[in-house]
Formats: sequence, structure tokens, C-alpha cells
Amino acid sequence: DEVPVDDLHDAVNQGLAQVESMLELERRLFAEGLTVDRGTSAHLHSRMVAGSEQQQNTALNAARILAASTRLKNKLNWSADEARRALPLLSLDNTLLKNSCPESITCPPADSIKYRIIDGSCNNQARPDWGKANTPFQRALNDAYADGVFEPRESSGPTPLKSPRFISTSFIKLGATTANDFTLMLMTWGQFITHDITKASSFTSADGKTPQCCNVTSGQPLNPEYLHPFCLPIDIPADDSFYQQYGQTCMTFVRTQVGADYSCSLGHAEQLNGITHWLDGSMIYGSSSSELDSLRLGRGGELKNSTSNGMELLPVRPSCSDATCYYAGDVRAQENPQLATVHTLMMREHNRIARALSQLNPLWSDEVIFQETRRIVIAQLQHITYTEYLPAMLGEQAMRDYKLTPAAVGTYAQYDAATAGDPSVWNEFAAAVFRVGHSQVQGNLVLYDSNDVAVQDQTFTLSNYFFDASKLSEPGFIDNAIRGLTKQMPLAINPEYTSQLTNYLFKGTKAYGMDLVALNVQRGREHGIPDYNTVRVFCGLPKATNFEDLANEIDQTTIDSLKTAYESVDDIDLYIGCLAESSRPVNGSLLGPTGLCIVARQFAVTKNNDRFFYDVGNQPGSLIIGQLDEIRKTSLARILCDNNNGDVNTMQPKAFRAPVATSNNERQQCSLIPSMNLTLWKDPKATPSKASMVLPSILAISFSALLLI
Ligand code: HEM
Repeated sequence: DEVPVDDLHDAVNQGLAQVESMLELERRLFAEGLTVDRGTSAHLHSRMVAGSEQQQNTALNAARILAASTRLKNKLNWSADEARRALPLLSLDNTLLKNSCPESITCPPADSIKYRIIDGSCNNQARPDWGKANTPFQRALNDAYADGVFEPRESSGPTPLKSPRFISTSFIKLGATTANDFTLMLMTWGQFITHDITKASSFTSADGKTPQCCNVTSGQPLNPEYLHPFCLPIDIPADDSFYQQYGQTCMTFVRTQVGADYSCSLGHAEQLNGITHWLDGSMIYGSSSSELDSLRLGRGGELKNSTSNGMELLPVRPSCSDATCYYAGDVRAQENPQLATVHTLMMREHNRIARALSQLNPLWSDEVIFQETRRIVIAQLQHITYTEYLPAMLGEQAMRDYKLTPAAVGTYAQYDAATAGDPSVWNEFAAAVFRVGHSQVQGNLVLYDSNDVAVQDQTFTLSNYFFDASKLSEPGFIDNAIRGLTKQMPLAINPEYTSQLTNYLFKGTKAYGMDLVALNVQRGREHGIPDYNTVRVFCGLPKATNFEDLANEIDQTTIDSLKTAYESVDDIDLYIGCLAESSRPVNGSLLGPTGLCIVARQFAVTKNNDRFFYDVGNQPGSLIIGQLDEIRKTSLARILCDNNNGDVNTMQPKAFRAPVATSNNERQQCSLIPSMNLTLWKDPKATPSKASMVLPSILAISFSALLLI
């Protein structure tokens, strides 16, 4: 039915007013000191999920649209389903919210775009916004907001869902079962590429402050009148086996910034992805031109760096004095030292290639060398992810079933802009499923010397080094960490976690930190992610009518612990369901069927809709066949060999797999590991011809002659 125009305008006015009062309340709360303090775990967490200034503006505009959507839904007494259906049909074009909609993007002609635009826009001319930074996630399934707009998912029955911390303590076991066929690099690469494609930022004020959602002095919940509207603190049961001793019954949690899409209509909340959705090296190069400017050296196509103890390290922020001074294309680069090591190696790889291209093509400008190098590094990143990482996570069968394997010869012929779809990251993937990788995290990091012997005094505990990459400048650290990452095993993906993540996340100098499992569960609920049973059906599995129906995919012990956490089989959080499934992984994969289906389909979406994907031919940005063949020789092992501090001379060819003879993957001399031949990038047009070299010499001679006179 038609919605009365007056009701629409009223809702718009009320939406605008509601956000104004939110800002007013925010000023009052912040004046009373209700922001997160430096040095607390909440502060480190806010660094992990910090949004840019541009993101904050976009998010506030979207909050206005959301507030109007809720007002209208309430006014017209719509059910959640009615709201879901009707709101997106209501255009804001003729309302005061028109200015809150994103402005349309104009692209240069497709033929002229040889290199990816840094913010991810204009990959597909028909939808220039697709994949751009600061655009919303998309969803594989309908949202599961309780009100069809923004209220977190609720229980399927009369009893409310249990607190995420309760779910964590009743379902997750502390343990350290390892995945013996793999290396810890599999975990770190998973985190590295996560930071290339997805970043949900918590709501932050215009001046970059994060609301505090608990009473930090007492550790108890805040009085509701002090709660910022974007706060959604996690209840900690009073008898919690860990936090009880510290008197904590509240874990701070801020909801994610929301975004508005280009349809300029009302609708449910869709969270904002602060970085480009493409697998395009944005964690190396940034997702905006200002970020890129701050990363480029401006000479020889290189990236900025710093030097310490003779080592090339990430650049250091000016006038920074704490442990978090390095920076890269993503603010999470120093979240842990191993991740910062991989960032350092990829920065070095960029500079290594830039120097080689500059030698081959002395006449190329900084810009050309930079862009050609960036294109090669992104191609390597994609190649390693699709030929080494994903086969290890998903198995060879799934690589075939989901057509994820890039072309081994020639080019991939099927890219067509007219049929390419939306490449945006799926909310279900980012807010729930891919987070199962957290289960692979080791609590103690072991480093190995050049004899592959563990260096006892370099072994460290993760929670002492969150957002502290100071170790990277210690002599020997990077090379020993490379050997550690390619020798130490990750934990298996299963319901066992290290307490470093479940009790000590971002603890800093305190005795306790946050619980990442609880954060993940709360995040899934507040993003309106559907429950596990619903997603099972989307993935082709039968709907379970009771817990025992899960027995084909989940082992009995794990089903029993699901029963302690949930009243109904329809309540299971997607992230927890996928962890539970990995107790019975699909043959050849580390994931159960639902987790595998979502991860595989996400990576298909990311690859197939990307005009610049490295094996796509016949596009202005395509690599020529000879170059593509060189990219195919690349491997993570080669990158580790090429960019260490000089002490890593051997490496197993498959760096994500254990260095053992039984799988024909022993460490071998680096010289035996194939490498790219960069002469394929020698530009015949750009080589100084004899004539062009004669001219400058004549000029130089004449100039000296003039000086002599
Ligand atoms: C030491 C290692 C790691 C730590 C400390 C860590 C920590 C975190 C934290 C604090 C968040 C934000 C939680 C929230 O408030 O919602 C997060 C998000 C996430 N993590 Fe990790 N993580 C690690 C490794 C990994 C790995 C190995 C993977 C996957 C293989 C992964 C995948 C994700 C994903 C997909 C997100 C959501 C990102 C977004 O959309 O913003 N993480 N992680």
C-alpha cells in the first residue's frame, strides 16, 4: 500500500532530530569522561576498529536514514518482515534526507583506467561504487534484525539469547590442539588478507573518540542514561570463572558504523566497510589517495620505510613515541608482531620489485614504476591466496567445485563487465564465518634460529605484544619470526581457543583483557546475521529440527556443549555453528560444510567480479601472457626468501604447509625455489635509445663549454 507522504516526511524529520539529540547526548557523555581511556583494552580494541574521518561522516548520514526508517516502521506498526520488504521501496529523493545519500561517482573512460583506482571505485563502469571503500557490506541472506531495521537478533523462543560471554565460556574450551600439517603462517596470512577486504569500524565521534559503554571504575554496567545509543555492552555473568576475581560484570562494546547505499532509500542497517572490498593490497597501499600519499616515497616508485639496525622496516609516524609507531595501508598492521612482520615483508617486496623495474626502465617516472610494481604485488597476493592459502583452508575439491582456481595457462576468459555482479564482502563472511580463523591463533609464539632450533628467550606470549611491534627492530627477530611462522603449527580450527584471546585480548598492562569470542558473537548479533540453522539451509544442508539433527556435521561432544549454550537449535550464532562444524571438517578442508560454503562463495564473488583480477585478459589493466606466466612462478616461499634480513637461506616450497619430508615439502635452498623474471617488464619504448642518450651528452658538453667560457 501507498505510504502517506506526510508520514514519510515526519519520519525523516524525526530521524534528523534523533541524530541531533544523539550528538547532544554524546557531547554530554564525553564531557563527563565517558570515552575509552588510553592504556585500556577497550582503547586497543578501538584502535583495531578505528574509522577514518570520512567514514564518520558517511556513518552519521546513514544513521539519520536508519533513524527515519525506524520511526516510519513504528508509526505504521509494521512487523519486521513488512519493514524489510517496504522500507527499501521508499525513495528519499524528495526529502530532507536526500543530502544524506552518497553522491554519485563519475569515472574516467574504462579504456583509460590501466591501474586500479586506490579507493576501489570504477572497477565496473556500470556500478562505479561497487567495491569502493566506505560502502556497505552486502548480504547472502536476509538480515535477522529483531525489528527488520537495526535491533540485534533475538532468540527464536520466549527466553532471551544468553550473553555472548556465557556462550563463550560454556562452548569454548581452553586448549592447544595443533593442526600438524600446517604452519602458523596460514593463520597470519588469513588475518593479513582479512585486513585487505574487510574492516567494520566501531561508531566513533567526529573527533575520533570512542564511547565507553561500561563503568570502568566499578566494572559494572553503566546507568542506562549514560549509555551512548551505539553502545551494546556485553554482560559478564557474576559467577564468571575468570572475570569474577576482578569484579567485572560488563565488557564494553560499541556497535559498528552503518552505511547507506546508492539507492537513496530507507531500509535496514547495513554496516560500512571502511576499506576496498577487493583483494587489491589495500592493507599495503591504503584505501584512499591521502593514505597512499602518506605511504609513497615519491622516488623510484618505492614505498616509504624506516631504517633500524641496518634493516628496512615499515615507516614510522612522525612524532610518535609509544610502541605503535609503524604504519602501513591498514591501521591494524601492528595488531601482533607476526602480522607486522608480514606487512614489513610485503613492503620490502614492493620496494625490491620497484628497484628492479627502475633499473630495467631508467626512463620510467616514479608514478609508472609505482603503479606497475603495485600491479605485480597485487597479482602475487592474489596468486598466493588462490593457489596456496585457499587450497589449504578449503581443500582441492572445493577449489574445483567453486571454480576458485585461477587459470594455470593463458588468461581467464570469462570476465564480462555486463554480467559481473556485486563484489562487496558478505556481512555473514566478515561478521561471523571467517572469524573462525581466530581459533588458529597460538598463544605463545616460538622463534627459530638458523639451525631451526627454538630460541627460548625470544619466545613470547601474545597478550604482551598486542599493538606492539617494537620487537621488529631487534636484530634477528624478523628472520627468526619467518622461520617460526613457517615451522610452528597453528591451533586447529575447532571450539578450542587460547586464553590469550578469550581472557587477555588487548590486556596491555592490566591483569585481564577482553574476550574475542564474546566480541564475535555480539558482533554477529548486532549486524543482524542470521542464525546457523538458517545459513545451513542456504548452503544446501537440511534444516535441523533439534540438536541431534546436527549429528552428520557436528560431533556429539560438541553438540552437547551447544546444548548448554543455547535453548534451541534455531538460536545458534553463525560463528559458533561454524566452529562447531569444524569438529567434522569436510574431507580435505579445515572447515565444516556451512563455513566452507560461505568462505568459498565469498572468494568466488571477490575473484569473479574483479576486472583487474590478475588472470583476466583483454582488459586495459591486464598483464600480458609472458608477465602472467612469471606471476604464476611466485610463491610465498619466494617472497620470504627474497625479503628477509639475510639469514633465511632455506624454505619449504609450500610455506603454509609443514616443512616435512612425508609431504615432499622439506626446507630447501632458497636458490631452488622458482622466482619471477622481471625482464618481462622491460618496456622497449622506454629504453633510452642511442639517439636519446647522445642528446643529453651533447647538451652536457655544451653546458660545460659555456661554463668554461
Ligand atoms: C592474533 C591474531 C588475531 C587477533 C588478535 C584478532 C583480533 C580481532 C579483533 C579484535 C577483531 C574485531 C572484533 C570485533 O570487535 O568485532 C577481529 C575481526 C576479524 N578477524 Fe581477527 N584477529 C586475529 C586473527 C585473525 C585471523 C587469523 C582471521 C581469519 C583467518 C581473522 C579474521 C577476522 C575477521 C574476518 C574479522 C572481521 C573484520 C571486519 O570486518 O572488521 N582474524 N579480529
